Amino acid sequence: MLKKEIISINNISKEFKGKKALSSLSFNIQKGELIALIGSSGSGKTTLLNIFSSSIDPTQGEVIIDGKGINEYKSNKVFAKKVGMIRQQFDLVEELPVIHNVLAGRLSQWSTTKSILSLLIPQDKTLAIKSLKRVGLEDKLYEKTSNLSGGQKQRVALARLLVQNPEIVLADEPVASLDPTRSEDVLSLLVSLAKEENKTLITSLHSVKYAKKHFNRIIALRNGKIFFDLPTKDITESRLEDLYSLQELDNNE
Ligand SMILES: Nc1ncnc2c1ncn2[C@@H]1O[C@H](COP(=O)(O)OP(=O)(O)OP(=O)(O)O)[C@@H](O)[C@H]1O
Repeated sequence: MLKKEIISINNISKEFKGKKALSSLSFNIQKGELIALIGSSGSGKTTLLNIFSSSIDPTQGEVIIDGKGINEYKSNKVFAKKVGMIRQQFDLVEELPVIHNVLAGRLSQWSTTKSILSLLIPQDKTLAIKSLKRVGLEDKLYEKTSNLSGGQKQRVALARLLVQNPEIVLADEPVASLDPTRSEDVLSLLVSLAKEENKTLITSLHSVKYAKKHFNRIIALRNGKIFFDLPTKDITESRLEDLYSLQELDNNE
């Protein structure tokens, strides 16, 4: 299959109040790659994902998404079709029924009238049902979101992403608050949904075990720099030990 560069970053740095969170990162991501971002707490994973999702701007450097500078995407509608993000705290509206949260994935595509109308009468109900079926929650369409378990809420967030249908899926610690069985479940689902539609998936993870099991490329960050960027098969235990032990040394300096 012909390779297509979907994300390209060149010399990206990010500072918060003069403190560097990311330092001169450069790499390319091909369409359809499944990438895990690992590294200790504070190493810069969320900051990098936030730059890809255009929630924050880098202090320096260039971000190219599908051949176009990230700031050249003038319309939210077009950008939402390129990039979608699942966050640590599922950012669902707990008080609303599941269907409304799922259809929120469509909001950037709708007119204001349709969005407001959707709060009263869900628009595109068939689409919501189809997405909920794919995550195994079709029986929860009208359930109040707050009544769901953590794993089910994460599946609702996945269904919302399916409705948005972006080419690039970013997930920030998507299984942070789930038990091991639910984590496996949600990660397998996320990866298989991405594979089915040849989407590019970039996920930050604390668990190296999950990163190795589900992803074919692992980018490790340490103190805002790339510590390694390797195919999963080339990652050795000693490299991983170095990643986390050196971090401790850095923190103690
Ligand atoms: N809005 C902000 N204002 C100031 N500093 C910030 C901000 N966001 C992140 N930082 C700092 O940038 C660095 C990288 O943080 P980031 O959240 O990207 O790390 P992380 O690898 O995602 O950590 P975790 O695994 O704990 O989520 C940290 O030192 C953090 O304190």
